[in-house]
Amino acid sequence: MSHGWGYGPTNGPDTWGADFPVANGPRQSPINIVPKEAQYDSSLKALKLRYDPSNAKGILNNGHSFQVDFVDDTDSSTLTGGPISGTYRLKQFHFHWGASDDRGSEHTVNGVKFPCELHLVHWNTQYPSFGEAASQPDGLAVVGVFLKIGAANPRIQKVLDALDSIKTKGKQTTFTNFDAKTLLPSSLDYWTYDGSLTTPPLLESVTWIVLKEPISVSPAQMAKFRSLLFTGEGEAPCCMVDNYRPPQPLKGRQLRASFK
Ligand SMILES: COc1ccc(C[C@@]2(O)NC(=S)NC2=O)c(OC)c1
Ligand SMILES: [Zn+2]
Repeated sequence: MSHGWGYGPTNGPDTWGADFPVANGPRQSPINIVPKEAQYDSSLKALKLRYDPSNAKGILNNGHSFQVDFVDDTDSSTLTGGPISGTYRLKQFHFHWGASDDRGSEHTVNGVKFPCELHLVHWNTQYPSFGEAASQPDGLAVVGVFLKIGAANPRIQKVLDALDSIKTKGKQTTFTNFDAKTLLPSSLDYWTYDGSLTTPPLLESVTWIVLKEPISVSPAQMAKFRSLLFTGEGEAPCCMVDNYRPPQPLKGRQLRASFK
């Protein structure tokens, strides 16, 4: 039985191109962000994120990360402004992290890795569904937020407290009344570029919006992320760590900044 993609030595990012040739495409993510090479664009609008906490519905261990899913059948939790046009709906958020604090983020800044990176995933309501949007070049907009080691962050604690209930692959539980806006840093300054999903199917459908300012996470909170398993109940346990794809070639893409 062919094993699926993952982050291990035999199924990790370097092997994904065999089943997903777009892995070597022209707009792959993540990238290394070099601030000095970003072009300030005064025409970039401010991000407008309007989230309704009552849209939060569940939290799931999907075997690659965990995600908090949102009801997305109305325009009650949306992203507008920024580099995008139109209205994008919040679908889910998830994280990527390392086995130790020296790695874990997907995007890097001047080659520096953060211990964790948050992705808030939104889809373009110009299309009938998330699935449809995910296959369009302007279908998705993902806000990336770096987490850096510091004081415990009370705003992620409710998410971390739910992880004991979804330790193994496929486990999910209800997760309601959560305002994803509380996960954002005070500054919404951002870099933006055209990219892709960072796991198979690696679709080149993402407008990336990476915030310059990180949020904090404590070592004890990072240990909670690392308490999850890639594996299902009853399988030999494999810790869910290092679930990040390394930076991909820029291939001539322009990186823009919303700030000087
Ligand atoms: C078919 O649709 C998909 C599939 C995978 C992901 C997850 C991911 O690959 N994408 C980002 S961003 N980070 C990831 O880990 C997805 O998220 C929008 C959408
Ligand atoms: Zn992601």
